[in-house]
Amino acid sequence: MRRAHTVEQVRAAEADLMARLPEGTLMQRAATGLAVAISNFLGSTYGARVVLLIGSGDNGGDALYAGARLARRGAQVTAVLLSSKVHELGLQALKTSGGRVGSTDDIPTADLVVDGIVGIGGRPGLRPDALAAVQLAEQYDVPIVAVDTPSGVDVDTGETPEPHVNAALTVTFGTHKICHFIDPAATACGPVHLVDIGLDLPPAAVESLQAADIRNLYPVPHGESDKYSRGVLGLMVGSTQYPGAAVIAASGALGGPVGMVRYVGPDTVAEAVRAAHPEIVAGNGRVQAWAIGSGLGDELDIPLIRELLDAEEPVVLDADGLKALDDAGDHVDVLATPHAGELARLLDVDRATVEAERLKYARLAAERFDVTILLKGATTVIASPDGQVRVNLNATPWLATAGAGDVLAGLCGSLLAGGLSPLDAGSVGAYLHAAAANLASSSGPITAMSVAAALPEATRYLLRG
Ligand SMILES: NC(=O)C1=CN([C@@H]2O[C@H](COP(=O)(O)OP(=O)(O)OC[C@H]3O[C@@H](n4cnc5c(N)ncnc54)[C@H](O)[C@@H]3O)[C@@H](O)[C@H]2O)[C@@H](O)CC1
Ligand SMILES: Nc1ncnc2c1ncn2[C@@H]1O[C@H](COP(=O)(O)OP(=O)(O)O)[C@@H](O)[C@H]1O
Ligand SMILES: [K+]
Repeated sequence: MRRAHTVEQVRAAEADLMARLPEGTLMQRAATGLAVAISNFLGSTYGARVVLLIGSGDNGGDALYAGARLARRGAQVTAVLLSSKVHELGLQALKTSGGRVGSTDDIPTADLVVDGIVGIGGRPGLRPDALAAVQLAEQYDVPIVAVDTPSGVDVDTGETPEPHVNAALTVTFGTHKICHFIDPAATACGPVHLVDIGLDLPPAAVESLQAADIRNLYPVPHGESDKYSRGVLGLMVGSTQYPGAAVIAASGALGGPVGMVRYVGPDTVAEAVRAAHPEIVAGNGRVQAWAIGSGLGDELDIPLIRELLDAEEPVVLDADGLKALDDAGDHVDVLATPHAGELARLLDVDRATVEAERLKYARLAAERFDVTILLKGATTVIASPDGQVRVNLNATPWLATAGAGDVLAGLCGSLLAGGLSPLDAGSVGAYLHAAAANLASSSGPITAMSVAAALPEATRYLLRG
């Protein structure tokens, strides 16, 4: 599992550890890891032209000490000092190692710029001279490696209200920060490399489950299992207006762990579902969970959906079905799967506002509607009403294709029917949905049906370990 902590949590853990270690040890650990990551990024360090952008704090200190190490390995390292006050010992180390102080004129010909402007002490935005330096690097296509966090982003929320660095790589220390996981800041980080500096940390603010975690959660059948004990999923999706949604959601459900799927809806749609998937039973009956809402269009029976939301069986609520959500009642067994536009409508704000503050609005909706919210997008945020937050980061942009959300709703329903909690069903569903998309795509176009078709293989890969 990858974990992200708040700035306050990181500062407390650092203070604890620093009290037990000789002064400067943590910064040396950070700088060593940073220098190694930069060397790997460069491929060849000897002769490489590296420009360090240095702000007033310890983030600049990390960059200066790492620059000193690179200079000792033959890099031509230049520091651009963006503040009258910089980490003095770090600057001395750089100079002693053969680095020098330069100016932004060095940026256009650099192989790499290191962003040591601000880290966890930074407020959003860049001051004019820092912004000009960053823009120069962008103009000349010089890649930027961010130290700890891309300067200018909001570290604890992942919001980017002001100009910020867009990094080709971020090297962070001790633990991930929230901005590494939550968009739009997560995208500004590029790949994130974590350097262990030995911090002892409390429970995380945000988690990102990895293959081993997903494998442990997946409901695998055993010798005693039968189709009912594996779980039966009821699908109330698709309509005469959108019959395809039912076929696609059914494919997603059958690609999950469920023992049986029942389809409940118009006869003509049921025919289409059974033609595509003869193993599906049409009509009402006992189920362990419901997936409701994808492609219901205008054929939406809100009172019926509310009855199902109030019943005992857990529910995945998607697309048009989300209109049935209200903020009265106990819905802790509900996993709601909006994209940003749908969440915006639920909360009566603009879509752009939700996109800009994804963590805030996912948490707010989970609390207000007492449901687990799975907010779809390039990165997916899953927030439960008790305050837990997970993110899924492994999706490919090729997944932004019509019907992909229907596959996810069916799959998550299947996982709920298999006995997972809404938080786990959302986490496992988002992970496997993205894994299947990666498998189906291998960097080319995909359809929703091809994603669903790749689910069994993605699951096999996962379970084999
Ligand atoms: N605390 C520790 O023990 C460790 C800290 N480390 C590094 O230290 C960093 C934190 O250092 P600091 O607490 O000195 O803080 P920063 O270096 O992140 O920021 C320093 C100062 O920059 C100024 N500032 C804030 N927002 C700004 C903006 N938008 N533009 C320009 N200046 C701005 C503020 O005066 C702030 O105090 C971490 O991100 C990490 O890189 C690492 O060396 C590991 C150990
Ligand atoms: N840029 C992107 N990169 C990766 N995944 C994406 C991106 N945009 C959307 N997705 C994923 O694609 C799916 C789209 O679902 P949704 O918006 O409901 O579409 P539809 O209603 O057409 O099925 C979601 O799982 C979402 O997380
Ligand atoms: K930085």
